[in-house]
Amino acid sequence: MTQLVTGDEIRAIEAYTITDGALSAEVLTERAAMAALNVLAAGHFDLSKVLVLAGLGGNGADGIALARLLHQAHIPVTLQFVGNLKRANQAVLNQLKAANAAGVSRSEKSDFKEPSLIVDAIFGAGLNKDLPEGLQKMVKAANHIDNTVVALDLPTGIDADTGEVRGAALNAKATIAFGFEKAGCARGQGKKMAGRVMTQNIGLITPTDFTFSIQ
Ligand SMILES: NC(=O)C1=CN([C@@H]2O[C@H](COP(=O)(O)OP(=O)(O)OC[C@H]3O[C@@H](n4cnc5c(N)ncnc54)[C@H](O)[C@@H]3O)[C@@H](O)[C@H]2O)[C@@H](O)CC1
Ligand SMILES: [K+]
Repeated sequence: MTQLVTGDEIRAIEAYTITDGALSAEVLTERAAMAALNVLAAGHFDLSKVLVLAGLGGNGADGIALARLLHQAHIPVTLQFVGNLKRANQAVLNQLKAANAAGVSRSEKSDFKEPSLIVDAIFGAGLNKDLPEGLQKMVKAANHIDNTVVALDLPTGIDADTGEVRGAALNAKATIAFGFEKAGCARGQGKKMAGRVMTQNIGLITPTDFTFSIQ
């Protein structure tokens, strides 16, 4: 049976992996991006024009790393930030440096009809309030367009614990979950918005005495 985790549980497992396991957050991000690349490149998605929408936290960092790996695999990809980069965390800035060095294309604004595939890396397990109003509008507009969205970890706008929609949520065809499927992708509206959930091993280390709240 699929082991579901809450937001707090995945953060505890990540923290254990980084502190006790001595794996860095960068290693986990790279593994998450490599896992996502493998899923996308397996032949089920049209990769003729990929748009990666990246936020300013850990989920965005995964998306930027994925954009770099897609670019290096000669898959046409454009990276677009959602939110002001001045508020980006250090992981995002580091990934942006790598993406720039690799020559990844950027766009400020996109016609969501154009890409063959949209990767949602705006918010993941860290979402803790309703999406800002401007983003809610963007998400609702994107949902009106018949385009394939693949979410990283969790569709943007879905609460990781409850599956509740926080203002608006992107409707994904598939969700690539890192380490464990988040409970919100199996509950309430999250179950519908996540589409097919594909959970990928990224090398997280779970403490042997860890108790999952969902059995
Ligand atoms: N930390 C790690 O070791 C790993 C993190 N991973 C990725 O990191 C994600 C979690 O990253 P974060 O915890 O940075 O969270 P997110 O990237 O989901 O969100 C970023 C930050 O935005 C803020 N925020 C939350 N809700 C908001 C809202 N409605 N409006 C505006 N700001 C809001 C919070 O401060 C949050 O931390 C996972 O879903 C996964 O994709 C994976 O790469 C695996 C390893
Ligand atoms: K996401």
